[in-house]
Amino acid sequence: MKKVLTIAGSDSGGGAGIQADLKTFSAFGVYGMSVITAVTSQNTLGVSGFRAMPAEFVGQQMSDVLSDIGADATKTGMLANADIICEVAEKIREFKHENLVVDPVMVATSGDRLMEPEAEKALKDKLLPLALVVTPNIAEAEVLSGIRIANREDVEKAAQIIYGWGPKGVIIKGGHLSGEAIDYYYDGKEIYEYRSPRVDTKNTHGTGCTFSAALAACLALGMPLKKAIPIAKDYLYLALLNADSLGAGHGPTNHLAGYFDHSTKAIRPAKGLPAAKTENNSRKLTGRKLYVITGQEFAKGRPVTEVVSQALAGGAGIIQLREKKWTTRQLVEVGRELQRLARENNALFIVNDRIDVALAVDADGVHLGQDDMPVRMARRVIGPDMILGISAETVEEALTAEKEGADYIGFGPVFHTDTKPDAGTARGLELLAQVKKAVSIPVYGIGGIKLDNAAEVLSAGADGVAVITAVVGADDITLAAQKFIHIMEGGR
Ligand SMILES: Cc1ncc(COP(=O)(O)OP(=O)(O)O)c(N)n1
Ligand SMILES: Cc1ncsc1CCOP(=O)(O)O
Ligand SMILES: [Mg+2]
Repeated sequence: MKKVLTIAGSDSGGGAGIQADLKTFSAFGVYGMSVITAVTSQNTLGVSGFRAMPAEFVGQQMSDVLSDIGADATKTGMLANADIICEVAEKIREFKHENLVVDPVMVATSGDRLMEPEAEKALKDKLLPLALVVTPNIAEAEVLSGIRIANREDVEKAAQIIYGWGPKGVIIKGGHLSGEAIDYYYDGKEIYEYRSPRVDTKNTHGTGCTFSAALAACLALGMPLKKAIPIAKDYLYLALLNADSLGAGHGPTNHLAGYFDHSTKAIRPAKGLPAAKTENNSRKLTGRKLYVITGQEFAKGRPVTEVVSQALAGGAGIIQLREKKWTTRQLVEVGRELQRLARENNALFIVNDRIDVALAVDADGVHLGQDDMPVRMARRVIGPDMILGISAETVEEALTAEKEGADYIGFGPVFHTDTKPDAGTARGLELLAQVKKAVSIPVYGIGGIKLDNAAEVLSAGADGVAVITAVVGADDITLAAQKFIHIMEGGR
């Protein structure tokens, strides 16, 4: 078994520090060891105090572990003061340890200081020269480089300055900048960018510890840094995505959400993981009130791509490819084109029924009914990022779909429709209102919705309307879409 050592502080709340590191090591299937530098008393709201270990006792722990068990990689976290930093540096030198990840922990997520300001010099002079890589966040990079960081150029400058302190590599974690979560790796020659979608969560306690622990685990497993960084990011991404809101403040990430699969050498979602949190996907739907579904037989001879272009021009925010009689080849060919058109128009593209087609054309999502693949299974196949829409005719179906991982509900038929002969009888606005009250994901009304009843559907609580014939069958598709949007925005 590969062995990884963390030299860090204990977090009584369990989300950061030694506790985060050991949980992360387990998820990577490496043997974790811990040298404790300090004991903090903290929870999700903040750090109420800490006691540092005597420096020589930190050294004693390191000697005992490294002389007997040894370590394939080591990471440092909270080192508290200059004496401990010097002691740790001396032992790293003594044991000629090379795979060293230095997470320059200075301030906790809560804003509380975890290192004496005087210790910064010891960190730069003694420890950074021994590091294979140092992993500051933006605030820490500002302290270490002495410059303000507001954009990528500043990141580059800061990385070069920090590199000058002696580490073989610098990773500046851009998680605190806006937009995508981009981390920058500088190897002394070039800057490399690593991107992942930003997870909008307050549960970020321990992210720095978790990332550096994952890096150390990858190094122990023999990976070069360029390979290790995206893997550590994937692990952290799943941990953030599946974080439970424990405590009243910044909750911990979920260290059990993903694990390193040694056969494929990639991070996989943990087996039996409850459906990944979907607020992110659901949020992509915000403000998209008009959902247009294709149906070639209703399009008066116009090709589906033309219909969709015109619907997009009229402001449709979501497009669904629903062609029951098409071959797989037709679906993927047109699907690819519709995905391109949707992206160009800042709209979302969803494929009906066919998970394989949705995956093949890199669609934004897939829509499934009660007779299609079960929700939990579908979520496992499509992963956490793809939007999953589920049809529901009852409150119970909607609640189950939400619990199992749906991102929105297509509720209907709200009114009578001839477009889908097996749709059943109209469910009505009253039931729509009940469904909307029961779930917290967006609900789209579908079935028999026209310009003259769309406003009622929204008044009943729907987040938007999904329509086929009222748009696809209109003489002027763009105008019909515009009218729907006007009505739903409160116009007449
Ligand atoms: C947005 C939206 N809502 C409901 C449906 C219907 O899906 P399903 O029940 O699977 O029926 P088919 O459309 O596959 O006949 C939908 N497609 N979109
Ligand atoms: C696909 C679907 N699912 C429930 S009703 C329906 C058909 C909606 O078509 P229209 O908007 O023409 O009534
Ligand atoms: Mg279906």
